[in-house]
Amino acid sequence: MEDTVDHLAHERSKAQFNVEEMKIIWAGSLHALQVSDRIAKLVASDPGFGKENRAVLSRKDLFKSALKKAAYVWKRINELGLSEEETSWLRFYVDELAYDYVHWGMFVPAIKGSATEEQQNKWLPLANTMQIIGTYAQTELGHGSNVRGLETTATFDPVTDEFIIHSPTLTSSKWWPGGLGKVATHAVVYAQLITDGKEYGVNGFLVQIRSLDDHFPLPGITVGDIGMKFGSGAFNSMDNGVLRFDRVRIPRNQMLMRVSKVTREGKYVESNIPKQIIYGAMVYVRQTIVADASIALSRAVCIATRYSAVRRQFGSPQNDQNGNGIETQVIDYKTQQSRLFPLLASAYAFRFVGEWLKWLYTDLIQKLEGNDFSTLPEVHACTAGLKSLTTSAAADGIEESRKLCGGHGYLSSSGLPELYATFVPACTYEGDNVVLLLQVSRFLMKTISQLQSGKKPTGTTAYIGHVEHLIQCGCNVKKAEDWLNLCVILEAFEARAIRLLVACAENLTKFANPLQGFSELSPDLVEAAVAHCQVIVVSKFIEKLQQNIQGIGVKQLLETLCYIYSLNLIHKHLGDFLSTRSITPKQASLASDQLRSLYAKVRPNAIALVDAFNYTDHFLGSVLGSYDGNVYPKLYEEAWKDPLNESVVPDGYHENIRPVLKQQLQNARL
Ligand SMILES: CCCCC/C=C\C/C=C\C/C=C\C/C=C\C/C=C\CC/C=C/C(=O)SCCNC(=O)CCNC(=O)[C@H](O)C(C)(C)COP(=O)(O)OP(=O)(O)OC[C@H]1O[C@@H](n2cnc3c(N)ncnc32)[C@H](O)[C@@H]1OP(=O)(O)O
Ligand SMILES: Cc1cc2nc3c(=O)[nH]c(=O)nc-3n(C[C@H](O)[C@H](O)[C@H](O)COP(=O)(O)OP(=O)(O)OC[C@H]3O[C@@H](n4cnc5c(N)ncnc54)[C@H](O)[C@@H]3O)c2cc1C
Repeated sequence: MEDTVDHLAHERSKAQFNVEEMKIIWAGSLHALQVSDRIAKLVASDPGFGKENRAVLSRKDLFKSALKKAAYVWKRINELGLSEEETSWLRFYVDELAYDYVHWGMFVPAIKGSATEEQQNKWLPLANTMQIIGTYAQTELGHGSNVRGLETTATFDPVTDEFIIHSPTLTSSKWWPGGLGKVATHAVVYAQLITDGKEYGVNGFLVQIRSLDDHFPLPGITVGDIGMKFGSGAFNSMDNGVLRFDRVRIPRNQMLMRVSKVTREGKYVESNIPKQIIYGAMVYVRQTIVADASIALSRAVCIATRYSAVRRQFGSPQNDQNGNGIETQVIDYKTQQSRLFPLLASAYAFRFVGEWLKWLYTDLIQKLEGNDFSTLPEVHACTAGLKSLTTSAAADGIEESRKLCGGHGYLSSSGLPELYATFVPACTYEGDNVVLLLQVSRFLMKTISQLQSGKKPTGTTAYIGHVEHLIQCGCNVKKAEDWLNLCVILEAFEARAIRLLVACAENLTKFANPLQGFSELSPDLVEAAVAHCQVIVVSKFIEKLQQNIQGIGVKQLLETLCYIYSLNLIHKHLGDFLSTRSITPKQASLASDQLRSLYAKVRPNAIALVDAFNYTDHFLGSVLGSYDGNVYPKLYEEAWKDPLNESVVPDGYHENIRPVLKQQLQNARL
């Protein structure tokens, strides 16, 4: 008989804030909550979106199942006439990686960002109705981070008015593009443009790779899947591919010509649009990955928090002298709280910074339409830096959540192994996280060097303009409660960041060759970039608190989470804070005292804070994290579904177990 008891009801009754209002804050607005909730329920109740145990499927079955789901998604979108907003929620809740992620996430944005209006009018209707399926073919076997080092060539032939796309070496083979291996019919291919015997750098080209009639590769094209990837399930439902060109010809007008073009005569013509716009699809996706990070982390934290409230180990004060009675909920152990609650706070922090980053990106797009490119460097630095910071923290946080669930966290049915395996490549794709932080530090060093010429930093670097104050200011905290001051916290973060940045800038001047200096100091530059990105996250959390926040206790809880996020970072990066004298050892110890009190404030609200994510059991896909907390029967039931349990005596018994046992028996008799 099904157990309908809510094992977490008592926990829920302890909440000191209005959960429904918190749901609105997490979703971004009442409208967003209503739409997402409706679509989440629609997905959870549709058997076509049921989640089989992906971990036990063979690669072929996994891929076939992802194809089936992607086709079903497309069918339902059309049948239900879903809006763009509803469609993106549907994809989100279906939660199955397939070619459509790269088609919608990169191929379409690349065309929108780099194609001329005429080209967009031709290609977007085809892509938007999925008459063609596209991928983003940038990375090669030999080069991923170094985009300028790509080897694929696109040579203009003025006789036929065509480009010849060619893979001159093994290392020039395109390698990794999602959906390329088995599905995509088209690709935006990044290649070195050559015309009139001269090279003009990397540009994008729209290339058809498979026949629209029989799906065979077109002449001159070699294409396939690059093989199994990390973990069970996870990215293995995606056909990341390899692609080679043997002098494949495409019409000249399939070069994406918004930024620069090649004329009929073969002349390369640059526009006044910055060349970096061809990297626009990456900026767009990096911004969305920050939102992915908050989702992946909140999902793991939701599982770990609910399970920690259900799981009991060892005695408690209520026990009798024999240790019998109610054991302690593991969530009540202070060590569990000090590992779990900072992750909960980080999930909220990343949600808010992701929301702000989306605004910043939208603002950039509006400015670009008016030919205002002024904020592009800052948006590049923010998207690169925050993508790096949030994905690294989320990947570590998912793994920590697994450990917080003890042994059961290692079971596939906990949902955590696949969540980790799916999310961890986000630290690499769309730019390796260290390479991206180096981009941020380059931008910051430039900002600092421009101070001398009187240029006032703005936006996220505005605090760098207060360098004199921040270099000499001291932190005023004298007792633990003094840390409950957002201005004090922000100033400590700004002081630490600017002192690290100025130290890097000063050290760089000691090198005659700036490039060598940058390379020598790159570990310090990366640390300084992280410190700057943390200033952004903390300041955006604080800005969120200044908005009109409704609902009993909601603002107070968010403030508590903001303090936890910040003070835990101080604790984690203590070396930086102390070596830059941004705080004293005594203040560091007071921060730890304050953290303990803050954890105590979160404890009664922990379950309600993860309920506010409003995740369905279908989306969570975890026997440890289900809403009702009925963990043990679900774990037990799930185990019996494993293919190994289909027979009592396993396949292979007669060949490989019995002879061993027999041998042991004979040995014993001798
Ligand atoms: C499925 C069920 C299981 C459960 C799942 C559950 C949860 C998971 C939750 C979410 C996750 C799930 C799904 C994920 C969804 C989708 C993922 C799917 C697919 C992933 C797709 C991945 C695609 C890719 O990776 S595409 C390839 C990306 N490649 C890179 O990022 C390359 C990185 N390298 C570079 O960007 C550049 O080469 C460089 C590092 C910037 C260096 O370039 P270079 O030209 O040499 O630079 P510089 O000389 O340093 O710079 C010149 C100048 O330009 C400025 N610049 C550089 N880049 C940019 C830019 N992008 N925009 C603007 N300006 C830029 C730079 O600052 C410099 O400026 P300056 O001269 O003024 O200093
Ligand atoms: C799951 C997945 C999906 C992907 N999807 C796509 C896709 O759809 N389309 C596509 O085009 N690509 C895709 N990629 C490729 C991805 O974008 C690249 O792997 C990524 O940009 C990193 O490049 P790389 O592999 O060349 O790493 P490398 O640059 O070779 O990195 C290796 C190591 O070198 C270090 N390193 C590199 N350069 C520097 C430097 N200048 N200074 C200091 N350290 C450095 C890095 O930090 C890293 O530790 C995907 C990758 C993955 C894993």
